[in-house]
Amino acid sequence: MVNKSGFNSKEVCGYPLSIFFIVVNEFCERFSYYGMRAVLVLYFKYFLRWDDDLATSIYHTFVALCYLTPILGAIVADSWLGKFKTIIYLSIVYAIGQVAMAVSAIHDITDTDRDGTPNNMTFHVVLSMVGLFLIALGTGGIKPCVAAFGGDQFGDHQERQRRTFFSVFYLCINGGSLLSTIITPILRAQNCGIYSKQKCYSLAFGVPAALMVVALVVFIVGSGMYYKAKPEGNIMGDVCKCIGFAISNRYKHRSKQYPSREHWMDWAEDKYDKLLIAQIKMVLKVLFLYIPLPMFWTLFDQKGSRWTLQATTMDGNFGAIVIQPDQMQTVNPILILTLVPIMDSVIYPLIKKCGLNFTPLKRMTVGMFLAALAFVCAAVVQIEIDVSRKHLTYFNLTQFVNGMNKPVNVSTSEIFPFLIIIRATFFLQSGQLSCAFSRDFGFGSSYTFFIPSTLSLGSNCQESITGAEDIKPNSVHMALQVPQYFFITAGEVMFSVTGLEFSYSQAPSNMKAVLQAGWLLTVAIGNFIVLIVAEVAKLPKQWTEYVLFASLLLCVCIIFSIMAYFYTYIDPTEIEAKFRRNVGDDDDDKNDKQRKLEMEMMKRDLDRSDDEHYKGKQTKM
Ligand SMILES: C[C@H](N)C(=O)N1CCC[C@H]1C(=O)O
Repeated sequence: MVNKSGFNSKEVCGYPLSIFFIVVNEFCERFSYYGMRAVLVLYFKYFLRWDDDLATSIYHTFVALCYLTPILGAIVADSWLGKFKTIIYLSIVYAIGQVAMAVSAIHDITDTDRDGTPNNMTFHVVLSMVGLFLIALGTGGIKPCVAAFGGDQFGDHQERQRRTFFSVFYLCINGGSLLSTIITPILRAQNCGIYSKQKCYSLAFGVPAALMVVALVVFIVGSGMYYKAKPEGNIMGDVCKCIGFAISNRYKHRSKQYPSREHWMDWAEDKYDKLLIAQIKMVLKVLFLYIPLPMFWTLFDQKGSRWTLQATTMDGNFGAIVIQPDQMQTVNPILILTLVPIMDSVIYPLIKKCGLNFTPLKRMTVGMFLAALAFVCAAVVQIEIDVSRKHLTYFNLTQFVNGMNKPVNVSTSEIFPFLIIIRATFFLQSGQLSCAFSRDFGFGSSYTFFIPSTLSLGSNCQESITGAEDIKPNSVHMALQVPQYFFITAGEVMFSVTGLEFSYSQAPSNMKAVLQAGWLLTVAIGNFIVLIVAEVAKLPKQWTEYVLFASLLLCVCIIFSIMAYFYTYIDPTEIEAKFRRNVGDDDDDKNDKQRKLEMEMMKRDLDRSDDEHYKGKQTKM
């Protein structure tokens, strides 16, 4: 198939073969990113021994940075290196960062006295911070480039295939995220080390590092098959200068006597190419539309914080397995993997059959509405929890009353996240006496156990030790969170998958990655809003906070739908082609305008009061 710019690409079932390498690359990269992220807070807390506040702030700052750096990657790609080289170079930076994280988590490196704890914590802190910085640069830098590079592989006649590509791309993101958030916590729970055995953070970071290397190799293997659009010089520099000129020129001619122009960017026509101005208008139009969007991510990203905390007050016993509160988050990628194909092959075609034009912006509006609905569900569940119980703990609280006249040492068996954990085993040790007993616990319950004075060597602890339930177990089941997860994920499919494709299709050819970065910036701002709102709005009841967020998103959703109503979809290729056809005329026009501008400036210097002459000249232009 001959692609855009005459590029001849191999095809399989109507799709360019090259996209296979791109989606596999995305899968491995997201595995690497989400896998590392899944154990990061625990690494801060238990390995670096930071307190909860420091661990949480550094974690959120890192996540926000990962969605801020796309703008850097996009500028480098669109203006200088091109997407292909940018992805390669920044993937190397990314992989080095992941390796640095894995090395920083090897406690043996500085454990000179071999007691299991590092002796030079500064080394581990510095190395991990350098690692995180490189990862943020790498993951953020390549993210807008990979999505846009994938879109570039399709010809203009393959709009349908390109839409499907963005859906498959999103499936790969979530496939990688799902697998890694299951696997890396298991790896972390292993014990490893040379001199002493400790929790294996190095393995939990090492496997994502390996996956990043795989991502890079897969991407390089596809090298010969890609369509590689050439960067068009310092496009971002030109854009900034052009916007700056339009503003200053508009300001200079602010007096009412100058005829107004259709768009404020048209004031740049005196000096700049009409094509560049048209391209800037396209980008600004979309960026303006993005202003309300961070609110969606503000709600979305609370899955990992507020909703997980909510789950800690709920009963996670699903019969065969017991779900940990933080494991509820995996419901999101699981639902993505089911909902994306259903939406693409059933819901959207059905809506089309009903004669409805479900445009991308309408989908995004519905997506926002569904996210608001998810928070209403969360509020209802919260009220249910508040009514059912008063205390806020998921961990089983146990205390022992020792009836013996000598001290007893009590330890408990380790709780492994994927095994049934409601049965806990306690080990009692006092002099020669050593025995164990097991009890079943309900989530959130609290018990007091009595160690009888008669307990002696050879006693059966299982029978001798009695217990009393102090606090009843959580009675509201975690399954009640499924509706809120369903709505937020259905919202994400409509909002995020569509937004990704919309950002590509509405971007001019030389600013595809830049607009992808603009889209990812909405995620970063959304994360900052979570931090701010959590600090500022300290509402007494959790359910009222959920209602507040739902209402805020609903307002934003209404504003967005009004903005979307006035948005006219464009075909950037067609517009660019139109301008390119007139390039000869444009050059003459530009030179003419440049000359006129220079003359006008000279004239104004000579006679500032003579404005009528200029006015006449402008209307003629
Ligand atoms: C894991 C999420 N379902 C998801 O796919 N994303 C959250 C932010 C954007 C997107 C991603 O690219 O990771």
